[in-house]
Amino acid sequence: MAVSFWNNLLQITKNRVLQQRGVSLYNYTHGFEEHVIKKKLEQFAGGSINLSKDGNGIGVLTVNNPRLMNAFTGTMMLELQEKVTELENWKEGKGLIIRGAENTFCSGSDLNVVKALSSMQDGVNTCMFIRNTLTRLMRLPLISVALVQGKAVGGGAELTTACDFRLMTPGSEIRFVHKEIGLVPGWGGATRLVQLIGSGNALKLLSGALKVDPERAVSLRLAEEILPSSDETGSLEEACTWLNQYTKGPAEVIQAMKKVVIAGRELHLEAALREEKDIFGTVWGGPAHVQALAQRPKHK
Ligand SMILES: CCCC(=O)SCCNC(=O)CCNC(=O)[C@H](O)C(C)(C)COP(=O)(O)OP(=O)(O)OC[C@H]1O[C@@H](n2cnc3c(N)ncnc32)[C@H](O)[C@@H]1OP(=O)(O)O
Repeated sequence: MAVSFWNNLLQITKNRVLQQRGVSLYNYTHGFEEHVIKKKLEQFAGGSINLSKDGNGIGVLTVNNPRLMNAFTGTMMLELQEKVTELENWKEGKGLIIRGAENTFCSGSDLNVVKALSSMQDGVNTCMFIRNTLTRLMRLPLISVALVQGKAVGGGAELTTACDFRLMTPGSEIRFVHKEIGLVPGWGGATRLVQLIGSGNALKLLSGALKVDPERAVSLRLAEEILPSSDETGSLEEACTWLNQYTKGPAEVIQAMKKVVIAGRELHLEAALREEKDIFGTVWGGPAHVQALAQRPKHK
């Protein structure tokens, strides 16, 4: 009895560590055959996910389908997975801003895709696919910010919660509209929302399908700040400036910092402490550490 308890605990911890290292949350043992749902998603084309990376290690990921308020078509869901893989391998990366094209964030799934994939199996598999991708996005070793301009609705609201921080422009809103269409969040957004603002507040936002304006988002600690600008260029510049406060320094140190925070957030204490030790070992004696020691820094 006791042995099987410890074996189970060990297995759970191992699974968590594997998940944290980029292995998918779902696989065929959960009835999830990724290639099958990918083939179906390929049939719903339109829009794109664009990624630009600057020389300072900041990436900007743009959800681009303005005709449908940046709703995700099937091919956009596939492209998001590709971009997340690219970001996982970006050695120089430090920060990421996610935004929508033409000054509005994202209206979730393209409702045409939702209708076409209406069987329970297809609906659940699509959600597993995008939830895997958003879990990997959340675990990127980059400090991520959702720049919420205009509307973040349904899956778009869920996408904001996969980032470390949310910055909102004046007049923008986050709204989990799922109840209005007879659903609950399926992209992992409910789980992340509970972690962000607590179960009581999450239940109110979800069951009331409430519009969350920037002031309310800040008071709920769902958003960090309300940016001064509501125009596309100004707000992007302001989001970059905000992010730059946290991304100064070498990429390997920023990435390690994000990794220790992910471990603290996701693992049980013992496993998190072990993970922190391993990550510490990757920066101890590294170039940034050696150089800093040589300069005998004082932190006044
Ligand atoms: C598990 C989660 C899965 C999901 O995400 S389910 C999808 C949840 N999202 C929705 O239900 C959003 C539905 N759309 C809306 O409520 C409104 O369009 C929205 C986003 C508040 C914007 O309102 P407005 O600013 O007044 O703009 P609008 O309604 O005139 O929209 C412009 C055109 O975009 C279209 N659109 C917006 N969101 C869409 C979507 N998700 N799928 C498909 N088409 C969508 C909208 O129908 C309209 O097109 P059209 O001009 O009528 O041809």
